[in-house]
Amino acid sequence: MNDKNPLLEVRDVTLTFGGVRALSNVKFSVNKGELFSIIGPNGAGKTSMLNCVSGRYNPNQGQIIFKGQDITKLRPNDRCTLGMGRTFQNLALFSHMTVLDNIMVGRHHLLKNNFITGPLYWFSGAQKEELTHRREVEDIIDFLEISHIRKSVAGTLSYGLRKRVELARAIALRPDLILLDEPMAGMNLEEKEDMARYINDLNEEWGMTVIMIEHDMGVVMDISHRVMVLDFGKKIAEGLPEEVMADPYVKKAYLGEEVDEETSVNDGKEKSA
Ligand SMILES: Nc1ncnc2c1ncn2[C@@H]1O[C@H](COP(=O)(O)OP(=O)(O)OP(=O)(O)O)[C@@H](O)[C@H]1O
Repeated sequence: MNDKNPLLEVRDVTLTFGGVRALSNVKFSVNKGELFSIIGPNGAGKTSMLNCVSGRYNPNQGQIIFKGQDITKLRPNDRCTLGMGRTFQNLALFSHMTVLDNIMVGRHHLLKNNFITGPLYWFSGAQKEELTHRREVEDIIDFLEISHIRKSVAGTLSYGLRKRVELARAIALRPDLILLDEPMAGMNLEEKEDMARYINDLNEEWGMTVIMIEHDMGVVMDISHRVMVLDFGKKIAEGLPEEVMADPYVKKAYLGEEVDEETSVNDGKEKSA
């Protein structure tokens, strides 16, 4: 990992909704190959931050740099094309479509052949392209162990399985960076353990850089390389999971404990008021 050449750099991002300051001068960077978690109490600005990175929200101030390119003004679709994928806090699947079709939808950005070249199936390379797509989709189905439900209609599946299919669709694009918004929310213990393993393998074996928002501290501690903590829209800590969890400002944000200035890993510039 190289600190001087991060995959993603968030520079002093501020986001307001009317009078609400959802993010105040938040800055951080994520290196290629990292599994980076964003934590914080409810309403701290975590999803807003992810939405600024994915392009759903436009920050009032600041810049987002991805692969060395300023993407602050790019539309979400263009960020996908550059290699960014995401899942949502609330499920965003096509519930009437099959699992297989949902995953295929995730690959539409990569399709070179379109409605003009498509009819020239044998000549345009569309056949070869389709085979490649099918192979890639099969890899994902195997990896996430959803072969048995490939033909099931997404809306009929359990919540945990739908979350897994949503992850499948997001990784179908083979993004370099994947943004996961509460991937374990609403899951039982076994489903959480499975999901944590998939995310870890995506990072370690597939080489995907991951930014994850997660409330389950056990999972965050287990699989994150680094953690950033937001509170009231401000970054209050960033560092190794164990450092961050021991940070007095973090304990205060979560548990209301008093702060001893000497032992904080915060640089002192971004504490919440
Ligand atoms: N679209 C919006 N319109 C108005 N206010 C918003 C909008 N999105 C977020 N906010 C506000 O911005 C602040 C940060 O919200 P955000 O959803 O980013 O927090 P969060 O840390 O993700 O919370 P949670 O853990 O509950 O999901 C909150 O005060 C929220 O009410």
